[in-house]
Amino acid sequence: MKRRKVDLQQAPVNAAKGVDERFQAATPLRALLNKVFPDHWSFLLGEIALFSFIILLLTGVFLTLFFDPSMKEVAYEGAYPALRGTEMSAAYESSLHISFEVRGGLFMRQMHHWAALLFMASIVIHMARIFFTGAYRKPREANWAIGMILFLLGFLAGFTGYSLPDDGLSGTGLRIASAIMLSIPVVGTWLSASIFGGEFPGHLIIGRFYIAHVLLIPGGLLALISVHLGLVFKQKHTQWPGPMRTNTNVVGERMFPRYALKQGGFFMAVFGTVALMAGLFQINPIWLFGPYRASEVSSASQPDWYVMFMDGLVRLMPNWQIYIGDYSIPPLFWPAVVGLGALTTGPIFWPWIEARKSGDKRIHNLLERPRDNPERVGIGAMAFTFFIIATLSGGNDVIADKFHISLNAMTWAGRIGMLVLPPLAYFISVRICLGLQQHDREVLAHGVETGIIKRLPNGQFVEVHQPLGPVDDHGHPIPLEYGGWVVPKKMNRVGALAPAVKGFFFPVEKPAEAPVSPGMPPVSGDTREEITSGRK
Ligand code: HEM
Ligand code: HEM
Repeated sequence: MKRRKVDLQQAPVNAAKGVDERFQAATPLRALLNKVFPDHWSFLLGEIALFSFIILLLTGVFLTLFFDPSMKEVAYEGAYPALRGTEMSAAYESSLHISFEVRGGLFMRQMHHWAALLFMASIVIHMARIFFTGAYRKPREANWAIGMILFLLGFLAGFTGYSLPDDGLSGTGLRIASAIMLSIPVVGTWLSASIFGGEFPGHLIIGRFYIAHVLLIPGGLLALISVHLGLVFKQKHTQWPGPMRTNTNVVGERMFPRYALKQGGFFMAVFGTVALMAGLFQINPIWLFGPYRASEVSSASQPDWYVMFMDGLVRLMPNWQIYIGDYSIPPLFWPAVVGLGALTTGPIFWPWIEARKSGDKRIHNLLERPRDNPERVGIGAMAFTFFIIATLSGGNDVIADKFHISLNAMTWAGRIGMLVLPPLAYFISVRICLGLQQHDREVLAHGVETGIIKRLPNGQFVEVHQPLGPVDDHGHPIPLEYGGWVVPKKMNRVGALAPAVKGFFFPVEKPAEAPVSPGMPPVSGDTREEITSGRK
């Protein structure tokens, strides 16, 4: 038989041609593979969120093969001796089965839970990076709003997920959810009864949460993440100002081969880290909590960290019962419904609020250093301080117990802290930004400190400064211009109360032009030129 000679160089070309003739994929694929992405460590945060979501999908599908979302009562006869003979729901039994009898089951459950914690943590830090660098400004406002909805869906995914095993802890969370629904005036009772299928806990809620958790919420997340990344692709990523990098170009590496391989490596690193944590560190040991009984709540019941702020807000709310006619509004309504609603929907509109306030309608493809916008940093610091106090208050019983403090004292510390600390955080962070700006101005004017001390002929000691830019005829640096904000001479005006209060909260004056990196002409449409950084 005559053997056909295969031209190894020509074969892949022919194969590619064959595929293109059938599917016309070369043009869109070329655009994708040639796409240029700028590089910075902080751009990895969104990718960690994406990678942990992929891990959630993979481990979630594995769990679904063994989990039984049923509230049918069964007597436990499995491998964990302490619970043998105990009446429990089939859902709890199947979670115990996954943990003790399914090969690799506990590892998968722990991996799923650690990935959920990492997912939410990376989303929050990614959101902080977007906020503090002003990456949400025009034209990326919509992507910020989509991001906020992604955060909400992640919150719901986590809550429905840790409710599924129907153990003592998850039942306590469901109890709080039912109480929150019941607190809503007029429709509360109806809402709770329709979701739980009658009186709490009923027999339907785990099955309903299951559909939401494995289908509806992941489906929503998948669809919105696709739009989110599609917009990053279409609008092109922002970049830090620097040599060659302007508002009208993108400097970075092409998607293929370096960027894609690097991302593949990062995915492996994130996967490996989550697997290591799942293998080494126990999380959510449901067998210790026992099955859920509506009449039992153990002390120190804590939700996952991203839900704790809600718990904290509820614990800090004073016992103010309001009566309107025949209706009473329980105190729970204010933090859990109004508060949570405002805290999650309000920030969606932030990019438009800021643009309106500053009157800045230009397109921003260059990121802003946080110090160059002290007011934004102050507002962010205020929000984070609020979140941290609420989160700590969510565990105030544990703190009180471990440190032998009265629980009432902890509650009052939380209430006072919530009023006093956020404005303080605003003030301190604004001052730090202004100080850093001052330092930048000094470096621009006098150069960088070299650490070399010189003695002058008159005996005086001076430190030699290395000029950053050009020097004049006498070797003195020509001061470079600084694009940041201006510190007013008088910080707090004594006199009328209003300017004093305004001076306290907004101790900065904006220059006539809103700060952007100098020399950037406003552009319209997607006209950014893509430039590779030269590395092959
Ligand atoms: C953003 C997405 C997701 C988040 C944040 C999330 C979070 C969680 C959490 C915190 C738990 C409790 C784990 C534990 O018992 O310690 C859980 C359980 C579970 N998740 Fe997810 N999950 C997500 C996506 C998925 C997907 C896509 C699936 C299936 C396709 C899935 C299936 C399950 C199942 C079956 C359980 C119950 C297993 C058990 O705890 O025994 N999850 N999820
Ligand atoms: C499921 C959650 C999320 C995933 C998987 C995700 C993923 C990503 C990725 C991979 C990028 C490009 C790389 C980077 O800049 O980090 C990105 C950019 C972006 N994300 Fe997210 N993100 C999520 C949530 C959020 C949230 C909560 C916000 C804000 C509220 C947000 C706002 C943005 C914006 C405005 C950009 C464009 C940034 C730029 O061009 O500099 N994202 N996201």
